[in-house]
Amino acid sequence: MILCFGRRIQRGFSSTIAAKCVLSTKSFSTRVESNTFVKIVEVGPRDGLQNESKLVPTATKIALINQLSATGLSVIEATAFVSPKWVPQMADATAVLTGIKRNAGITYPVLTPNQRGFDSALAAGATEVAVFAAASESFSKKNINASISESLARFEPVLESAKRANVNVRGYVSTVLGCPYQGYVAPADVVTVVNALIEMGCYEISLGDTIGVGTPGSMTRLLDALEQTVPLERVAVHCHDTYGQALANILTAVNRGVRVVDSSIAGLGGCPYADGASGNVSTEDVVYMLSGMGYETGVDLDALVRVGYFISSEMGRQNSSRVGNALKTKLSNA
Ligand SMILES: CC(C)(COP(=O)([O-])OP(=O)([O-])OC[C@H]1O[C@@H](n2cnc3c(N)ncnc32)[C@H](O)[C@@H]1OP(=O)([O-])[O-])[C@@H](O)C(=O)NCCC(=O)NCCSC(=O)C[C@@](C)(O)CC(=O)[O-]
Repeated sequence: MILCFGRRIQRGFSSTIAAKCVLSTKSFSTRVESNTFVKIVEVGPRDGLQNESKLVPTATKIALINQLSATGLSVIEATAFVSPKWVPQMADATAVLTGIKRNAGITYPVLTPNQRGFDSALAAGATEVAVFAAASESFSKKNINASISESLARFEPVLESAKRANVNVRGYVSTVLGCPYQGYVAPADVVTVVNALIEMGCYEISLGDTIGVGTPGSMTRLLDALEQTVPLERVAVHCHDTYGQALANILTAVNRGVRVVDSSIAGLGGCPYADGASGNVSTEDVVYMLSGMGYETGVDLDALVRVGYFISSEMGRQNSSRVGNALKTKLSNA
């Protein structure tokens, strides 16, 4: 089942009407977008794979994205146009973005750290990109070889080019609940970077708990600080599950009004510049939790679980999704 949403909906939950088309049955219906819809941003093909030391074949990446496109997800982060010297796994960004079958109604954003990345992404047909900053100086330097202010200056021409090309730009802020190098990160430092990215023109800011150290307590303190200046509907949460807190942190954010959640199929992932950081929370677990709470995601959980098993088996690794593991037997007997 594939859901198609109007452009306004992909910019955030505040839009009110979404045209929903169920491609598999060719039926159409109109849904009134409500406060119970949570947009899932699937980051597995990028965040999930970028840290793999063994190169994943381009064909496998393309197959993964094509299968994810058939699960009802409306946003699938496809790849990153970063330096292959820094992240060799993403060296095939152009081949991936030009090789996938793009479905109408699904956005396939890509990471672009600088103008060069943006130009390559545009040439490969990107319609949405993401710039990525950090709330801690040390992580910024390790991840993109720039101080926070240098990185923001680097993003400015990217945002200007994106505006001219009618390309939407998402902003990431890493280390919002802790940094692998400096430890504690003050919420005020996160707020400064979030505001800078919004002012620059990012339509949505994803708050990265890069090393998964956050708890509902620190998430609450961060959102308390943020909502003084930033409407929480402009914010997404991106929680790694290193300490097993990701679902609790997401629940905290959703209860506060956040309606965009990043997650990774089968819990794949980690950051190459954050030693010991485990994968993102798994998409299967997030969809299961939200659906049990009465939220709509538009995602077909069974289809998602099958994709989780596909990629885990392709990569020869244990599926990190609790829900995926629980539903495996049920699905294999069905
Ligand atoms: C930003 C740079 C490029 C600076 O890297 P640098 O070494 O300072 O830059 P440079 O301009 O000197 O370039 C070095 C080489 O890379 C090339 N280059 C330069 N730019 C590009 C490009 N766009 N595409 C392809 N090649 C590029 C450039 O041409 C040059 O090649 P050479 O002349 O030596 O042959 C580098 O640090 C970089 O690529 N970093 C990316 C690191 C990364 O991808 N990290 C993971 C993503 S962020 C993340 O995972 C966190 C997140 C988003 O998930 C949220 C969370 O969990 O917190």
